[in-house]
Amino acid sequence: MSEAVLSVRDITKSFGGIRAVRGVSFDVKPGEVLGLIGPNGSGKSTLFNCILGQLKPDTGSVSVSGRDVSGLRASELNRLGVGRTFQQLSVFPKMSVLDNVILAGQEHRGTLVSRLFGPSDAGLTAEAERMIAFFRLTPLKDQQAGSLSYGQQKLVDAAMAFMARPRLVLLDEPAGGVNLTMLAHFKDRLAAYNAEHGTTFVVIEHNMEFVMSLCTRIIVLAEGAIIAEGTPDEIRSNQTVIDAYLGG
Ligand SMILES: Nc1ncnc2c1ncn2[C@@H]1O[C@H](COP(=O)(O)OP(=O)(O)OP(=O)(O)O)[C@@H](O)[C@H]1O
Repeated sequence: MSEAVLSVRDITKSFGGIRAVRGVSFDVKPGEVLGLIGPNGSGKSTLFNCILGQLKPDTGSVSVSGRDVSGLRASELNRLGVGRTFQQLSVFPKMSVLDNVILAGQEHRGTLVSRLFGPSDAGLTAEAERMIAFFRLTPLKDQQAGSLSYGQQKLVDAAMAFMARPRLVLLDEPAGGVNLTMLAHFKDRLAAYNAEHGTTFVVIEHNMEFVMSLCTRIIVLAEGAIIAEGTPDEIRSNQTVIDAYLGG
């Protein structure tokens, strides 16, 4: 059996009297696309932030490929191959699409020496152009990122995250605010990236159609705890899940 890429053990997090996450444990296997869903306020973002070191959990631990990463900062996790996209985009609006993607590559991989003395793009232009082509953004590569539609900027944001060649990416509401045509394209590209590179994804998402068609396995949170886990088909017909959404 292959080792889990991500192993979450007994994570608990409270804010004052609010128990946002209550003893959550799960494993994610290499190459899996795991969806994390649940009604508003069920603890998804808090759990993500605990996994990514942005919040310190009250209890529990997180391992990446068998290494305990509890307490590591985002930059340290990045170096271990863990990436993230945010609900709020991280593109620089005044910079071109190409420069944004090159800069992301430098951030992730450029050493101080290569940044100081190397070529201005640290040799990343060709790779950035391939990544931009993968997301079908080549005609827009010289435009200011801020002039693109929100959906296109989300593609740039994903391209930037993938420049780190991560083994695990946590995607925070990739479908949020994206129109239907762009959404189908975005899903197609994420699935293709997963198939080509074997990169593992964990996706928080409110858009059920998106999550059900992209993910191979789904975990459902309600009131901070896992209430169901299974394939999209199993989750769709799970009465506990239906009740949690209707009651939420
Ligand atoms: N910084 C905070 N301070 C106080 N309470 C918080 C904080 N962050 C989250 N909470 C509370 O913790 C609970 C879980 O919130 P969280 O944002 O993790 O849920 P969520 O499932 O991501 O929700 P949504 O789908 O609406 O984004 C909620 O009751 C929320 O109000």
